[in-house]
Amino acid sequence: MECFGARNMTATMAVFTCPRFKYCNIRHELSLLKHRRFTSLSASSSLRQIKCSAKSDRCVVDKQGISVEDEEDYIKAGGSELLFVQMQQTKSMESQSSLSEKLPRIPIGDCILDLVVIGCGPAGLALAAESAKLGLNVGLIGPDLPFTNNYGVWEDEFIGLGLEGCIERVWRDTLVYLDDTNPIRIGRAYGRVSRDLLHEELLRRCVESGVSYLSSKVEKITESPNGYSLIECEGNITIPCRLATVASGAASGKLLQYELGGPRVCVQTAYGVEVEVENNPYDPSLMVFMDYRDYTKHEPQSLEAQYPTFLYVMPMSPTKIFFEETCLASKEAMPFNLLKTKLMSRLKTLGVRIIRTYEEEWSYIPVGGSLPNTEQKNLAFGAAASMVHPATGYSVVRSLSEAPNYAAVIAKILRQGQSKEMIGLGRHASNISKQAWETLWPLERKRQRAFFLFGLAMIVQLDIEGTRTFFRTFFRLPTWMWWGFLGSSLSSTDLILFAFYMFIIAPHSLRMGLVRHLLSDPTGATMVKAYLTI
Ligand SMILES: CC(C)=CCC/C(C)=C/C=C/C(C)=C/C=C/C(C)=C/C=C/C=C(C)/C=C/C=C(C)/C=C/C=C(\C)CCC=C(C)C
Repeated sequence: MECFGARNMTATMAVFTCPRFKYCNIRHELSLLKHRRFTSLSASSSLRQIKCSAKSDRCVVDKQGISVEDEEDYIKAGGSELLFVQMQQTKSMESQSSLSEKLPRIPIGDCILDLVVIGCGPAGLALAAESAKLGLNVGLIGPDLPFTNNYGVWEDEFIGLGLEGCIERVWRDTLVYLDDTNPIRIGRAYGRVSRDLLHEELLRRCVESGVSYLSSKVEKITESPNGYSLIECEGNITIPCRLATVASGAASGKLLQYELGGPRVCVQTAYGVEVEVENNPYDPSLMVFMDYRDYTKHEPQSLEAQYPTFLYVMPMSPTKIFFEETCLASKEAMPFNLLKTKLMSRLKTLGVRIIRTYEEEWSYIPVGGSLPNTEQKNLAFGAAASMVHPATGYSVVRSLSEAPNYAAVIAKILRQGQSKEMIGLGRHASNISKQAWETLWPLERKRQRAFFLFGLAMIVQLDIEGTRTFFRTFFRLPTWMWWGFLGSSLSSTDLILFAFYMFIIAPHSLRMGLVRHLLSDPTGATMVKAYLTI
C-alpha cells in the first residue's frame, strides 16, 4: 500500500494509491493517513476521500512533476502547490493479468542486470520487452498495477506499430465541431485501445523476451564504487544493474534531474464517463475528436468561461457512449468538479439522459515543462522523459514507436561499455548514457519541441472564441501538415512551412495574435534560439 498527500486543492484531493483496490483496508489507510499527518485534510473530508480512494488509483506531484510522498519533507524542501496526476474510479480491471504471476522474479543476490526499467505502464513494458529481445538481461520494477487509461489513437498509427489487434472499436471517420454549422470531417479513422488487450500484448512480449520482474516501489538510484547503478527499493531490496531507465510517468522527478529554468508545466485535465443513455444526438459510426460548441453559454466572467473545454465523444454503441469533457491545456489545473459540472450541463442541454454509469475517469496530464537533464547517467523514457506531446497531451504512440530504436541504442552502448570494462576502463569511461539521451532528444527533436511549446503557450491564453478560430485555421491546413503536427512527425523545417501556411490562411486577428506572441512570449525567443542552434 502506498500513501500520497495533497493540499491546496479543490474538494477532491489526492490521498493515496491502492495497487489492487479489492485488497483495500480502509482502517489501515486511515492510520497511514494519521501517521503521515496530513494536517490540511479535515476528518470528514479524509473520510470521504478514503471512501472514494478505496476504488481509485492516483498519484501526487507538485508543479515540477516531483512525486511527493511525505508532506512534511516536501514542506521543508519549500514546496507549496501539490497536484494530483491521475485518478480513476469505478473501473473494472480484473481481467488484466498480474505481472508477478506471468514474469519470473528478478534474482536477488550477486546477479547484475544489464538494464532495469522502472515503471510498468505502456512505455516501461514496451522498452523492457524490446531491450530483452536484443539479448540484454532486463529487469522491470514497479507496482503491479493494471492499465487504467482509456487510450484513443489514430488507427493508421496503431496499425503501423502492429498493434491493431489491441483496438477494441474503430470509427471510420472523425468529426470536429467548432460552431453550430457543419462539422469538419477529418477523414481519418480513430480507434479506442482496449487497455486489457494492450496490457496483455505488452506483457506477452515481456514474457517471450525473458524480462524478469519485481513488484516494488523504487526509493532511489545510487551508484556503487565500481560504477554500477543500485536500484534501492522499498523493503531494503537493492538491485544492481549496469544502466537504469526511469519510465514511471510524469511523477518521476524524485529519480531524475530536469533542466532548470525551463518553461512552466501546463496541465491537460479531463473528466469522462462511460454511460448508457437515452437521446444520444451523436452518430454512432463517427468519433467526435473535439466538440467545441458551447451549450452552456456561461457569463464571460465566470470560472467556467475562463477555461475553454471541449467534448470528446466515443460512441461504443447507439446507446453506450464515452463522453469526456476536456480542457486541452491551462496554466492552472481546471478543477475537476468544474469539468464535471460542465459535462453534465452540456449533456442536459443536448437532451441526453444518463440511465446507467459504467465508468468514471479523471485525467490529469502535465504538458510542456523542462526536458530531463541529459548529462545524468540514469535514462528516462515515456512521460518521465518529457515525451508527451506538449500541444495535445498524447504520448503512447510515440513511446511505443520509439521503444525499438531506443532499446537498440541502449544495447549498443552497453556492449561498448562492456568492452571498456573488460580492459579496465569501466568507471572512467565517458558518460555511456549520452548517446541514448541524444537518441531521445537530438537537436532536431529539441527544435520541434520548442515549436510545440510556443504553440502550447499560445493556446493557453486563448478564450473560447480565439480557440475556435485557432482550430478552424489548424484544420484547414493541408492534411499532411496537421496529421504530421499531431503525430510529431513533421521535421523542424516542415514546421516552419506549417507556421507560414497557418499565418497565410489565418484571419487577421489570429495573424496579429501569432506575431504578437512570437515577439513577446518567452517561448517565441526560445523557439528562435533553438532554430538558430546548430
Ligand atoms: C485518459 C487520457 C490518457 C486522456 C484523455 C484526455 C483527452 C480526451 C484528450 C484529448 C485531446 C485532444 C483531442 C487533443 C487535440 C489537440 C490538438 C488538435 C492540438 C492542436 C494544436 C495546434 C497547435 C499548437 C498549432 C500551433 C501553430 C503555431 C505555433 C503557428 C505558428 C505560426 C507562426 C509563428 C506564424 C509566424 C509567421 C510570420 C511572422 C510571417
